[in-house]
Amino acid sequence: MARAFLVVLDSVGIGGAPDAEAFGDAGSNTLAHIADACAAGRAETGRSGPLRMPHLDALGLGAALSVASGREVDAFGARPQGIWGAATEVSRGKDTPSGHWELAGVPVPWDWHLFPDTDPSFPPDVIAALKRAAGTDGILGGTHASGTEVIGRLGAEHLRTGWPICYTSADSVLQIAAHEEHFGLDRLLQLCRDIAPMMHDMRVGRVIARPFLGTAQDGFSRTLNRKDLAIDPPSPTLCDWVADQGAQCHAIGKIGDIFSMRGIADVKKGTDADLMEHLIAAVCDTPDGDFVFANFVEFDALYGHRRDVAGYARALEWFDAQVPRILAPMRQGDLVIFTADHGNDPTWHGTEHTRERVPVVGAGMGVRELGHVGFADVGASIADHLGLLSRGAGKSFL
Ligand SMILES: O=P(O)(O)O[C@H]1O[C@H](CO)[C@@H](O)[C@H]1O
Ligand SMILES: [Mn+2]
Ligand SMILES: [Mn+2]
Repeated sequence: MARAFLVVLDSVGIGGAPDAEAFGDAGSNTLAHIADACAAGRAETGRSGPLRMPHLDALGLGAALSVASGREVDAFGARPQGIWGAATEVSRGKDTPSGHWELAGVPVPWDWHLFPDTDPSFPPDVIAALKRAAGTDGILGGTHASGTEVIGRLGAEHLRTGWPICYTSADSVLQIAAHEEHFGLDRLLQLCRDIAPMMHDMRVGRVIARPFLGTAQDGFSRTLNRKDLAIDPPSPTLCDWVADQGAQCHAIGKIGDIFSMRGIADVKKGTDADLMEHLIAAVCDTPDGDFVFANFVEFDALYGHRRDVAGYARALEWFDAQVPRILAPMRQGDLVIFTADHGNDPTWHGTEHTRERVPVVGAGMGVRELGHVGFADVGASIADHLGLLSRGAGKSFL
């Protein structure tokens, strides 16, 4: 019987989105611009020279890049031995839930609520609700911000006042940063749970707890205890279709949060290095008929938003070097697809995601060019492969 593995390299876009201009992102291309920077010797921290991703390239990554954006990159160019294509998103958000839900067969039918880039970004009733839920006389921040910058700037004041640091971005999010020990991790998580229903009613996609540790003297850093409280997907997704037919969807990384656990049997968490071990173990152990859905977030969170080109290149090269370990234990009848949820070009202005096409490369379907597909076609194809009745908005490319 068949098994399926869907592996999202968070933010590894390949340019070419037809609506990129509407997002201010015309010309952005995460993978190509990283490869360009590497080739030009501008990504030499902790690595050196041209971008090396021979294993994903052998499946068809370079060919997918050329389908998406017409870009040829010297570092790539293997003759593909898997399936390869470029997926275009129709949801009107370049955020993580939109990308993942659409990959799982469900494009987002609504416009997300975005907080304006003003000071304050939040309206008075939201600020009042935050103060009430936190039990504080005020909040800190209250504007668009980068999460690492804002704790550096306001961390000391947070320790002095005890007020939570609340901020947002070009995504539909309310993020709350607080010191794990001074404010308390449980208290932060409860604050996020308390404010989430109001945000979800407003069509704010996620409330994100951003706990951190450290001191004003030595600096502050975020911990792994981030928690995303996402609005429910608009309708049943691939994860539910799997569960409805008596099989199981196993989540690795942020997938459980992104889908509010709907249709998900179990979740494995940790750093991307931990997640890689979980994924390889899943390839070895997952029963026939089941679906494994993994998200590797560090490309996005540690390097894309931080505009760290060398760091992003290191992460790509590390991931690529693990690919043979993922593929080796695959069985006859397995399908594995590597893809992404949006772009986050580290050479682009600002610190936000970029609207891009994403790669669809994989193994288990012979050698085939898919050309241009939709995000939802990925979900439909996995459903087809697993013999599920529901296929969602997409069309199977099997
Ligand atoms: O700057 P940080 O806190 O990492 O925020 C980033 O992470 C959020 C959720 O993925 C995005 O909305 C983006 O702004
Ligand atoms: Mn993402
Ligand atoms: Mn992000």
